[in-house]
Amino acid sequence: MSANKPINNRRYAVGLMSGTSVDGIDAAAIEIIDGAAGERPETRLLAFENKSYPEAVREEIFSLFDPKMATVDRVGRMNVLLGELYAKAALSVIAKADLVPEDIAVIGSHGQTIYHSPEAHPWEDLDLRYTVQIGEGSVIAARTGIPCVSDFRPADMAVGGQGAPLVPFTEYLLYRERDRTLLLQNIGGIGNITVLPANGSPDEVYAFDTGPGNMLIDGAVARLYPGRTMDSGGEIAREGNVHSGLLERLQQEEYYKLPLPKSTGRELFGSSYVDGLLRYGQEHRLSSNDLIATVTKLTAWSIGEGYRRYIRDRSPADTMIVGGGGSYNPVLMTYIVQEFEPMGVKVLTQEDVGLNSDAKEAIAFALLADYALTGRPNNLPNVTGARRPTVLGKISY
Ligand SMILES: Nc1ncnc2c1ncn2[C@@H]1O[C@H](COP(=O)(O)OP(=O)(O)OP(=O)(O)O)[C@@H](O)[C@H]1O
Ligand SMILES: CC(=O)N[C@H]1[C@@H]2OC[C@@H](O2)[C@@H](O)[C@@H]1O[C@H](C)C(=O)O
Repeated sequence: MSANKPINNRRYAVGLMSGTSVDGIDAAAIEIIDGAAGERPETRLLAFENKSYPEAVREEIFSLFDPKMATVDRVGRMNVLLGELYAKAALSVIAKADLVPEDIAVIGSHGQTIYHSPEAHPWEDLDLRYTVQIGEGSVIAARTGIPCVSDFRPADMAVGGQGAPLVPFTEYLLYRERDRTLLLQNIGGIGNITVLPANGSPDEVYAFDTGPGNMLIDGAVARLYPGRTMDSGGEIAREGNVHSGLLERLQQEEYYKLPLPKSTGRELFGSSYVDGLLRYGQEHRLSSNDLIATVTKLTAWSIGEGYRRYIRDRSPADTMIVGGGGSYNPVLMTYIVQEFEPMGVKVLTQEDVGLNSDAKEAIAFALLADYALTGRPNNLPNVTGARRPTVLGKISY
């Protein structure tokens, strides 16, 4: 096959995602099949792998979330170290798909978010917004010999957007239906929802971060159950009871009431938020299980609240498809069903519709990169608040 060239209207691409829960690197090798003019493209998942970060790397990334710890030398080092790890993950998934690097047209790498500040910071007559994703694209391109598109978010911010969420662009391409309004909820570190109105145009799609996904659950588990990083299978929450006092207090968080567009991250729901939770737990003598049950309930409530507050009247839906690691937590899923069933919304998972929850975002970044490499705009201004469509992503050859 010819090197790094589209082959007719079909080509191979690799997507790399390392999300806000810092559990590792998701790598997907896909085939992209262009649609006829005006028709949607198709993607076919050829291989998928998840590689956990080495523990020392994970710890170092967590320390970089604290701006005081994120000195330029540490950020610079981690930027290239992650580039190396991403390149290995890409080569590994390419081999798993029985392909060679020369077959691949492009790699799309999201990188690791270490800071996200989408609100406007005024300076003189300007509004500054910034976001930092590391994992050097030049290293990925050099190690693999494949053009790499990385650092997608700043281009959206440069035209006034939040720089997030970006996956809705690909959800519009891949999931929209003529006769049915669909809700797509992702539960990663942060939760985010996309609304695809029936037969809607790109301008009618909207999306926002609902609040914490697994971030508070993971954060509280790590502190209360040393050695654990998540509430695997919801086993801890299942043994606990929801504490209504704590739940009501957490529901007062301003973020849930902010107007759209909005996005959030570890800057709000990170370690100092967990400190506050644990303090409340100690003062009110909550058991660890009750605390985890309560943040699990809060997470489900924030998703329900997102629907009630911003979506129900504007685009009533009867189906929500849930993806991301949180969809593997049965207690969280039960709470979500309890939120949505009374509102007439059926809750399914990506697996229920024959797809793969883990691979979804990695596939999205492969497709976003394919657009970037060919100079096609790949943001949705209505979703991010950007002033106009633009091409997101920096290309390293
Ligand atoms: N079997 C499981 N039981 C309970 N929780 C799980 C399970 N598997 C994954 N999770 C949760 O999902 C999280 C990882 O989710 P995912 O990989 O979708 O996040 P991410 O891509 O890092 O985040 P984001 O989408 O916010 O960028 C884990 O940290 C954990 O909390
Ligand atoms: C700044 C950042 O990394 N945001 C992530 C995070 O994780 C989920 C949610 O918050 C979403 O806004 C976004 O990621 C996905 C991939 C997106 O841009 O669609």
